[in-house]
Amino acid sequence: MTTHPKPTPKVVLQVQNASIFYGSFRAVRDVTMDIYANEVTALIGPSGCGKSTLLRCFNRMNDLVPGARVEGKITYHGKDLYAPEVDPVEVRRRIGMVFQKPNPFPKSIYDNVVFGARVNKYKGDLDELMETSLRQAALWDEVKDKLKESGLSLSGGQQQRLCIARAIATKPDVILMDEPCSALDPISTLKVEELIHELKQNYTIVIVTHNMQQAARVSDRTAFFNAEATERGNRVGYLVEYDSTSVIFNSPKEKATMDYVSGRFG
Ligand SMILES: Nc1ncnc2c1ncn2[C@@H]1O[C@H](COP(=O)(O)OP(=O)(O)OP(=O)(O)O)[C@@H](O)[C@H]1O
Repeated sequence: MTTHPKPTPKVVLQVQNASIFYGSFRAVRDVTMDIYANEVTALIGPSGCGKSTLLRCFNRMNDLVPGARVEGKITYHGKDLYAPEVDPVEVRRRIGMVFQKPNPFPKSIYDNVVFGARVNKYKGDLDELMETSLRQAALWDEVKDKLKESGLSLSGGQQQRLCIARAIATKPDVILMDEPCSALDPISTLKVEELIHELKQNYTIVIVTHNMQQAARVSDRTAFFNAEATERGNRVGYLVEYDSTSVIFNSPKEKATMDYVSGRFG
């Protein structure tokens, strides 16, 4: 019998020895990890260990925080994400982001979805882009008859899917999600989780979550971060263990990982 080993997935983002600072404060130290194409990668760990900080570095969102900087290297499809010639606006188009609290603009559902396309002077058919994005975000059926209504008139769960549609409409290849379900009820959460599962066919997804069951349900790989006190009395985040989600949850190598995923701390 011949066996067909699974092909190694393509690396989209590569983090090499990255430390992330806010001014002189080192928030995260020495992270090395690869993010693979068409997978969901979950970042988990106790509050303050730097999950959001690292996530925001993946699309240079942290550039917007005065004093924030990255040491080490983060590459995107093999290119240095922080090279001087790289345009952070283009980076954020390719690597979209969905935030903790749904943040639709006070505009119609239609205008929310095509917002980025309009800014970028998109030459294609806006109606088509809008419909495809809403369909991919599993929202089309619920909103197709009220596209002119405000995005703010939707439920929290629908608003979050609208924000996902808005991210998709800029045609990214990576979508970063920072606790996308933390403001949602369980049913809306389930819908967004199902959506994440669908989306990984076309996109690479990195999600920060506090919800361990969610990480176990939606992700292919999980990175567990922790924070430790430094001599200066600060706490610095670091990557404890990164592996397939089943290993992290069932047979992690590190005791701290086991303690965390089994709810013994954090
Ligand atoms: N804009 C900022 N300016 C200065 N320090 C910051 C900023 N954002 C985060 N930090 C600090 O960086 C460290 C990591 O914070 P971060 O929010 O990335 O952690 P986290 O693991 O995502 O936490 P949580 O789970 O609570 O969201 C913390 O010490 C935090 O105070």
